[in-house]
Amino acid sequence: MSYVKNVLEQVKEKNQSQPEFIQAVSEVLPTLEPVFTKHPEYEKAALLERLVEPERVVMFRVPWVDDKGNVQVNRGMRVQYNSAIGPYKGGLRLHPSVNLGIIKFLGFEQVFKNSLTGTPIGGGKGGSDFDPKGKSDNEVMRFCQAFMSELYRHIGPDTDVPAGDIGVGAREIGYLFGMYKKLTNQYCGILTGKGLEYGGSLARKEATGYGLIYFMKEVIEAKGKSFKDATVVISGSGNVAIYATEKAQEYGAKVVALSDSNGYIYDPDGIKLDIVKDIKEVRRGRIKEYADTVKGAEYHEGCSGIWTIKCDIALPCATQNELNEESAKVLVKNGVYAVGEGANMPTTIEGTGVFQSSGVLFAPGKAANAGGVATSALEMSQNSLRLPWTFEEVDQKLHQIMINIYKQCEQACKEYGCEDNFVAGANIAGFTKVASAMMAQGIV
Ligand SMILES: NC(=O)C1=CN([C@@H]2O[C@H](COP(=O)(O)OP(=O)(O)OC[C@H]3O[C@@H](n4cnc5c(N)ncnc54)[C@H](OP(=O)(O)O)[C@@H]3O)[C@@H](O)[C@H]2O)C=CC1
Ligand SMILES: O=C(O)CCC(=O)C(=O)O
Repeated sequence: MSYVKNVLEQVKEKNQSQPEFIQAVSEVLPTLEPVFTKHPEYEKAALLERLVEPERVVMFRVPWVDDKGNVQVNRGMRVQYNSAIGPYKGGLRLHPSVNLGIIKFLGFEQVFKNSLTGTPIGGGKGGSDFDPKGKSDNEVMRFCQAFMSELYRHIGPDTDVPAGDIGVGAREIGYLFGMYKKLTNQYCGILTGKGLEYGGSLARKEATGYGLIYFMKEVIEAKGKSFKDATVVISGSGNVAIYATEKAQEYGAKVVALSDSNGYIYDPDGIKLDIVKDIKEVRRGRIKEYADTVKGAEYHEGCSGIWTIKCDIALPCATQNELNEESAKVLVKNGVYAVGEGANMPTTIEGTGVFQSSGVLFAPGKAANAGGVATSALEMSQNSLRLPWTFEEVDQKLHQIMINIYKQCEQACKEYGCEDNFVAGANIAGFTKVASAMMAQGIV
């Protein structure tokens, strides 16, 4: 058995109760075989065994008091995965499904993604099983304060810099920042995604969605295709989905569907994004309300039905494993030619296999959704400089970073003989920089 296969078997054996983590590692390791053939010294240094094990996991209780005066207890965690190329960096997720396996899968992927951005950031991820849905602002504030009252000991502008993810937006980042400042008496770039008035970066809110479209533009234009007049289906209706829709529409695409965890909307005339923003960003409502407002739009219960809509380009931007083998087959049958992952690991391994064997251009999340964390790194730079950049400056840097990520993936594919396999290209390109840094730093 090869070294890589052997390590993968150990990961499966050791982490049996963490299916998402096993899935993420199973998607990466086999694609790295050719790198280990080229670098036998990596095996001697047990590089892979070290790479799959987080440097540190912090798990803690988060007690807070709800509006009725009842004490609630959630579980908080931060996985500090790999700091070979910079301080740990990655979002915080607040969702009832959060568990250690999910945060480990996200942290593991973040290591490769952050390396691809070309900025000096290591990988980490955190979160809690707290559900912000249906909670008052005061309840969310008390939760965030309780969460930070433990997390603050483990983070720092040169140690670990969290940000948002599912369930964590501007409101939550504000409460977390306020508590960090109170506890430490320090005003520093400890979180990204901050409000513009207190150290945030212009274009961070838009960055993941815009970055996805910038990346997909490179992927499809290399094959003579364009967003102009393309029919696009996007799942989710949160931060990533909204700004992917905005940029795709700017490039002339017709986005016909969006979803949330209850169901999806189909608007054959093209989604009116101002209405979605009002529902989701202002009123924190349900996507169903769109169909109550817009004539000709349909609402359907359930999430997976969105993939039965005929489209040229599909962009899963909601959550992990939302696009399975069966849905992939339907998309292929309906003529999809490109799929770009705005979410982290939204496509199952089997679903990815369907796209790859059908010749569909498939862009993995590690590369395609890296624009968010890349712009977080730009926020860190602005915080260190104590100088804000304009929207145009940040957006231009983001666009160039996404082009560079595309080029790195393409180059890795060429070098390792896996042309057009962006999954392998992204994994290899992300891995090589981290591997060199780990080798240079000794056995730590
Ligand atoms: N924000 C960022 O900068 C980045 C985010 N990502 C990834 O993008 C994805 C979306 O994140 P983001 O837009 O920030 O999060 P948001 O919380 O803003 O939006 C999440 C969206 O996905 C839906 N969703 C969440 N969980 C589920 C579920 N279990 N089943 C179906 N739908 C679900 C939500 O619906 P509902 O409101 O009903 O829960 C909502 O529409 C995640 O995978 C995240 O890790 C990746 C890179 C950066
Ligand atoms: O901006 C960040 O640091 C977090 C982004 C993130 O969580 C992700 O890329 O999945």
